[in-house]
Amino acid sequence: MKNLKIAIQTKGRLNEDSMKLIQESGIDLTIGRRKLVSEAGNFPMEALFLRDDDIPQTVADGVADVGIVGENEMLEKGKDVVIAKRLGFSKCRLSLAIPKSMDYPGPQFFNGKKIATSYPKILQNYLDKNNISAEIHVISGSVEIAPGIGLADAIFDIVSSGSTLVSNRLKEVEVVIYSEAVLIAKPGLSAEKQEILDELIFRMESVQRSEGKKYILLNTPNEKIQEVASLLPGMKSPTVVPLAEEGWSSMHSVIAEDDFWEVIGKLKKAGAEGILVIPIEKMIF
Ligand SMILES: Nc1ncnc2c1ncn2[C@@H]1O[C@H](COP(=O)(O)OP(=O)(O)OP(=O)(O)O)[C@@H](O)[C@H]1O
Ligand SMILES: O=P(O)(O)OC[C@H]1O[C@H](OP(=O)(O)OP(=O)(O)O)[C@H](O)[C@@H]1O
Ligand SMILES: [Mg+2]
Repeated sequence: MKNLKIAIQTKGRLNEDSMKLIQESGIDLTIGRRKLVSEAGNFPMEALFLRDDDIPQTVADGVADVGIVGENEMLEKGKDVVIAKRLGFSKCRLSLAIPKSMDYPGPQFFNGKKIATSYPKILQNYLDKNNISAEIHVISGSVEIAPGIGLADAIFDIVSSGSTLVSNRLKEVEVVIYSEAVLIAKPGLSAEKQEILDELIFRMESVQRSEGKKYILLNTPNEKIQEVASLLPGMKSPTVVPLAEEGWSSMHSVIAEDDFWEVIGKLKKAGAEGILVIPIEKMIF
């Protein structure tokens, strides 16, 4: 069988979560310190480790079949690739920001201004749509420093917590796009490669579905089963197993971690005992 070639960021913000998702999908893949191509031990897949900027082109050219990259990078590069799956990590936004001390009357502020960014295409697109004529100054990193050193009047860059903006005395005034990590693919993969990609997506979805979910087991008097069940929506309905002790049952279900502390008091009040909460690795429907 042919291998599916996947492009992954060598190091940086996407690398760790990309590798974790692949490993939790049961695929034995490691990145060596200098080995930039690596074959999975137990899945027909081969990884190419690259800088994130090069991933859209590598996939569009067919050197890799798929890749994991920020949606921002995919949009900026504008290559012929499709999103096979949104991955939910590396969430951020691309925003326009100006010095904190300046008044902001609206997007027209940017008319005639100089804006520093690493994302000139996305920015130009926004400016055109809003009939703004501004000068774009391309800079490949440390964009937030530009206004402070007199290189530009404003910036267009990645924002997540906003703390880099605050540290550089800037304020976010327009959010242009929201981004997250995406699995991109070359359109028109061979049937054989598409099959491997489908299996990869199936596994990733099983892993992600279980995130933030716990398996809960508890004992309850039989007459309380209905009441306890109403507190545990579960996957379909909770599993109920009779205990050796007459009149008691064990109930099993799935619960969202966020709901857990709220539900636990109600469960105890309803008569549940011996409550066990255990992690779930994968969920397959
Ligand atoms: N602060 C952040 N919070 C969340 N996601 C982020 C943040 N900064 C960047 N990202 C996302 O992670 C991607 C990779 O960011 P990173 O800083 O590793 O890129 P890079 O420095 O261009 O890396 P490379 O060396 O591979 O070119 C970005 O394109 C963006 O999608
Ligand atoms: O809103 P925040 O949470 O502060 O995040 C935004 C910052 O994060 C990224 O930089 P990163 O920390 O990856 O540094 P780098 O660009 O120098 O790699 C991005 O380029 C912004 O500068
Ligand atoms: Mg990069």
